[in-house]
Amino acid sequence: MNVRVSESLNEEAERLDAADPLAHVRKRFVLPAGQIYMESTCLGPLTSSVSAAVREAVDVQWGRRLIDGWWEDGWWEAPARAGDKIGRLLGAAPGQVVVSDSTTVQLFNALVAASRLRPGRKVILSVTTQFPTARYITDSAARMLDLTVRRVPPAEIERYLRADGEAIGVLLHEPVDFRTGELYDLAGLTRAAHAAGCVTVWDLCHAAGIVPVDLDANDVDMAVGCTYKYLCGGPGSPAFIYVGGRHQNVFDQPLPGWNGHEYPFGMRDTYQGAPSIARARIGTPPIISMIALEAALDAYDAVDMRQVRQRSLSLTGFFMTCAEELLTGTAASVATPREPQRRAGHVAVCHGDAPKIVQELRDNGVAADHRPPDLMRFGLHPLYTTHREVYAAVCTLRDLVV
Ligand SMILES: Cc1ncc(COP(=O)(O)O)c(C=O)c1O
Ligand SMILES: Nc1c(O)cccc1C(=O)C[C@H](N)C(=O)O
Repeated sequence: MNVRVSESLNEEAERLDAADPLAHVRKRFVLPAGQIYMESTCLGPLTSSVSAAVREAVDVQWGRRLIDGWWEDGWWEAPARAGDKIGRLLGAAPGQVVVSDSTTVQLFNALVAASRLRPGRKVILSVTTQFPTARYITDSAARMLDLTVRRVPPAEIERYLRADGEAIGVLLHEPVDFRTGELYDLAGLTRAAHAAGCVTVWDLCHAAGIVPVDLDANDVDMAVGCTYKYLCGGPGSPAFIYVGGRHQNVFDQPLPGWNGHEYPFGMRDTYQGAPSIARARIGTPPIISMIALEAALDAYDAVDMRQVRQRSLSLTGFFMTCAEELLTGTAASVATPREPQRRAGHVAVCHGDAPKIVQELRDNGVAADHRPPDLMRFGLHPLYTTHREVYAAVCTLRDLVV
């Protein structure tokens, strides 16, 4: 390795970390000793407030108060409380996000409910890059509703909306490509979909807590996302759903569960959805996970999404600078777009031996992941990843790919 290049990148990393206004937030995380953790694309790390909150939920709330926990400990309202905390990060005013079930289930709900808002329109428009669970749900929902799915490359969406907009009821899309980390124009695509009279459903799994999506300002109709990646809610933590206020009274819930009933304890024979975001609730929520999530979200206290985005861009940009200096001439190349407006929270690196290299990275203290056939993903979490870690990770990668 060219020693001068390496020294100046190291100095640059130190300078960027020293000037970082979010540096104090790192101590809110419990990070693995001796490992650079870059797998928030799959599972964010533990945050320091979670253990005590979960112990209290188990030993005191459940252990001593049992059923009274639903009221005395606020369990019943936990999905809405966590939803509002997440809503702040998504640019959603209170009362439009609720935490419930898994992303897969909520994708189904949102997609079916959105399709029901456009009876007569026979097409669901989505992208060829859809995450598998979204793909399976889309196909099944289309079969149930007698609709057709049209999948186009992300760059073709606007053209299809213009050409065939009257047939399209719903645009289902992910603002971040789960493989490459490419960021799409949620605002512009939502506008284009609305111009064609379509309803938008966004899967925010790789955007929540990392990219400002400004759901209210962008007039998004519905959105869903997981909470275990950048939001650090823990393994299997429940998902969230956003239903824009204007749709809540007409949201025709395809999984009408008693938790979403206007009078859940009325035990009525027929479903009458709550006239609020509560209608998006289904059955009894996993309270211990919900409490862990609520505590985890404290990591974002007093943190503004613009700062998060600025730091995220600094980290991904610095990764690319390091890659340009250190990986040029190797068989590894960056697959994530270079332009800031086209990248989100992770950087993907392409290499024919990606699975083997990811294992070797792990053996050398860098946790990244692999997505078939040939991508390595490095999730850079703006609340704890440092530029020095980025530099060290790219140096380790370079030693493995030459
Ligand atoms: C874009 C996207 N949608 C959905 C999911 C997952 O859905 P679930 O939380 O139901 O496993 C993931 C990741 O697992 C994802 O990346
Ligand atoms: N949800 C996951 C899990 O339960 C185990 C391992 C990974 C995941 C993931 O979230 C994968 C992720 N959505 C992806 O982008 O590949």
